[in-house]
Amino acid sequence: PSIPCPSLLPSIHASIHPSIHPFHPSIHPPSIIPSIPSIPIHPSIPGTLSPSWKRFGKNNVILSDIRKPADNVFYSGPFIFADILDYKNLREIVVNNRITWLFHYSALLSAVGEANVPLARAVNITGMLHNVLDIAAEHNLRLFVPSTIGAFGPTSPRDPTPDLCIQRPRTIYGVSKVHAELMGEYYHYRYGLDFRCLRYPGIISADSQPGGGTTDYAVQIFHDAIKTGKFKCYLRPDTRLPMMYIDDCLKATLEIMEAPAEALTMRTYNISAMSFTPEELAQEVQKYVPELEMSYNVDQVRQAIADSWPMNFDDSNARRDWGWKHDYDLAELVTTMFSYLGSDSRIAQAN
Ligand SMILES: NC(=O)c1ccc[n+]([C@@H]2O[C@H](COP(=O)([O-])OP(=O)(O)OC[C@H]3O[C@@H](n4cnc5c(N)ncnc54)[C@H](O)[C@@H]3O)[C@@H](O)[C@H]2O)c1
Ligand SMILES: C[C@@H](O)[C@H](N)C(=O)O
Repeated sequence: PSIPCPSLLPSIHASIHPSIHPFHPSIHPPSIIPSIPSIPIHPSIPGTLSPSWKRFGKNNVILSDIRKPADNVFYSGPFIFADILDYKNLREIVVNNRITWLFHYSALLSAVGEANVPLARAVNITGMLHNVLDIAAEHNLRLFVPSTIGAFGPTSPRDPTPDLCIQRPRTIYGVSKVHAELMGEYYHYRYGLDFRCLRYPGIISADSQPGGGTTDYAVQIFHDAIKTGKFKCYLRPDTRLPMMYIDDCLKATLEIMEAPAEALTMRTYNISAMSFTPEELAQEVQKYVPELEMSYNVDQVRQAIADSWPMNFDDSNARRDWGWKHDYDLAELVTTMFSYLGSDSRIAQAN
C-alpha cells in the first residue's frame, strides 16, 4: 500500500453534529491499516525522504508539493502535485492511495508569514485544520505535524522553555502552530486521532535553501562562507536560539511516529540538540573558513521574533518517554555541513 500525499485533508463539514461526526467511532469503521505503514512526506524538510525510504521502502512513500522538486527527488520515488487548499483533490489522493500515516509539513515560516498574513493563515490554519486533521481523523491515519520554537512568545519562560508553559506567540506562524498543537490534541482526546507533534528547533541542512524563517542565517552562513568568504547576519551576535541538524530532526520524527502509544504521556514534545548565537556559530565556521568576515545588519522584524523565542529548550519529557537523544552538537554540525559542502572557499581557492 502506498502513502498519501502530505498535508492535505478534505474538511469534514463542521456543521455535522458532533454525535454523528463521520469519524465518531460508532459511525466510522476503522480504516484498513496496511501491514507496512505508509507515509506521505513533504519535500520541504530536506533529506526527509531517505530515512523514510530506508525504513518503509520507496514505493510506500509518496512525496508531494506545489513546487517542482529537484530532479534527484522527483526521480527517486512517487511524487504528486497537491495543493493543501484543494480539499477535493486531496481527499481523492488519500483514499485512492490508501494512506495510513501522514507527515504534514506544508507551511509558511515565521518571517515570510509576517510578510503575507492572509496566505499564512490559509496555508497554516485552513490547510492544517480543515484538511489535514479532518482527513486524518476520517481515515484513522497516524498524523505527524511539526511545531516549532516559534510556538512560544515573549511571556513564555525562555531559558529553558519547558513543554508546558504559557504560549502567546506574536507571529501568525507561531499562532498557527499553537492552533495545530491544540487542535491535534483535541482530536486525539475527543475522537482518538493518533496525532503526534514535535516542536523543532531551527533545522539546519546542507542540501536545501532556507525557507523564509528567522533561523535561516544558520543555514545561509555556510553557503556564503564558501562562496564569498563574507556573511552579513540579520540577527545580533548574541541572539541565542535552539538549533538542530537535519539528521537528528528526521531521527526524532521517525522515532516519535514509531513509539508505542502507551509510551507517550504527551502528544506534543519539545526536542533539543544545541543552542547557539551567531557569534558562536561564526567562530566554529572560521575553523574551516578562517578568512570568513562576519558583519551584522540587524533586521528589526526578525530580531524581534528571535527575542520572543526560547533560548534553550527543555526536552526532558521526550528523553524520558521515548528515549530521544541527539547525536549532533555544534562542532559535529559544522564538521558535517562542511563535509557535505566542502570548505574551500572561493577566496581560499583564489589565494
Ligand atoms: N526549517 C526549520 O527550521 C523548521 C523548524 C521548525 C518547524 N519547521 C516546520 O517544518 C515544516 C517544513 O519547514 P521548511 O523549513 O522545510 O519550510 P519551507 O518553506 O522550506 O517548505 C514549506 C513547503 O510548503 C509548501 N507549500 C506552501 N504552500 C502550500 C500549499 N498551498 N500546498 C502544499 N504545499 C505548500 C512549499 O511549497 C514548501 O515546499 C513546516 O511546517 C515548518 O513549520 C521547520
Ligand atoms: C524555527 C523555524 O520554525 C523556522 N526556521 C523559522 O525560523 O521560522
